[in-house]
Amino acid sequence: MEEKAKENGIAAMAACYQKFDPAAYLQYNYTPPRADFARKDSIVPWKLACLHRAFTEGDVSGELLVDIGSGPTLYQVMSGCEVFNKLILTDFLEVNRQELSRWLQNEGGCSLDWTPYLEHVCKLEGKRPSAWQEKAGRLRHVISDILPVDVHCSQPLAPETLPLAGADCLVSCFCLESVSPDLPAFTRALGHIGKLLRPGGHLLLIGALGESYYFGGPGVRIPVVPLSEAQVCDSLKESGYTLIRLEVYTLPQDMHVGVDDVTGVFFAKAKKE
Ligand SMILES: C[S@@+](CC[C@H](N)C(=O)[O-])C[C@H]1O[C@@H](n2cnc3c(N)ncnc32)[C@H](O)[C@@H]1O
Ligand SMILES: O=S(=O)(c1ccc2c(c1)CN[C@@H](CF)C2)N1CCSCC1
Repeated sequence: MEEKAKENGIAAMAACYQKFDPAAYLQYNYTPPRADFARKDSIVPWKLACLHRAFTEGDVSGELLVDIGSGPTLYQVMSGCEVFNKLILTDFLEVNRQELSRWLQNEGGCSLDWTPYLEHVCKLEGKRPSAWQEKAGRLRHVISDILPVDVHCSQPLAPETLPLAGADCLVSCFCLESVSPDLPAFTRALGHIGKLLRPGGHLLLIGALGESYYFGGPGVRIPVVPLSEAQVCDSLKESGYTLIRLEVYTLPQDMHVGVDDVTGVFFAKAKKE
């Protein structure tokens, strides 16, 4: 595809995000029925268990964890904050960085109460649920920065953001496929973020399968690259990763709540070659 067409596709995606509404997004995806901790088949326990296992099974270590495209969410780093001493959250939009900063400052005004997520991760770690406050304190202690990011740039973060060696681990959830105009752009973005990772470092990638759109707010319809498991595996391999594990969750019918057409969620643990 010629350069101009690539630039136009990326610009069109950026324009879609100008009306992204963090509070609505959190409401759509991170409250019941999708975020129902009482349901055995809920996606929340599944995702949090995937992240807990990936961070704690012994091969992931180092100093610095970077979350790419954090949005207004924190669930994705609640296990990792126990393994790493420094955590950088990133997002393309200032409204999302502001939402994360409000939580970090702990002065109220957050759009979602993350306590149930913190309690669940504490249970996964064998702690009593009431240890959630210590976990919140740990998370606030290790988050060192909340920075702008653009996965379509060959250098997604500002220079000098990371140590020369790169990050020890990246996590990225529902970002690349929902910000890319097509599959080649998704694969290029995977390569771009891979340059932030040290050789031998790990990527924990969570994303949507079969999704062609989602609502990022009332009337804010955002196109998504519909991915299959095979495409995820191929893109990881093409962009210099070795796949360690791929897990897939198929959304129960009653979790199709009209905010997207996602059919499943994948969890990939991969290592940069
Ligand atoms: C579907 S949300 C995912 C949020 C969160 N990670 C989660 O798990 O729900 C996609 C995020 O990608 C961000 N984004 C949009 N364009 C981007 C870009 N070019 N590079 C990086 N992130 C981008 C949006 O601001 C939004 O927060
Ligand atoms: O898997 S979710 O249902 C979920 C969470 C986020 C998203 C989707 C699905 C699908 N559309 C994405 C658009 F990018 C965003 N989930 C919501 C509850 S907590 C765990 C994650």
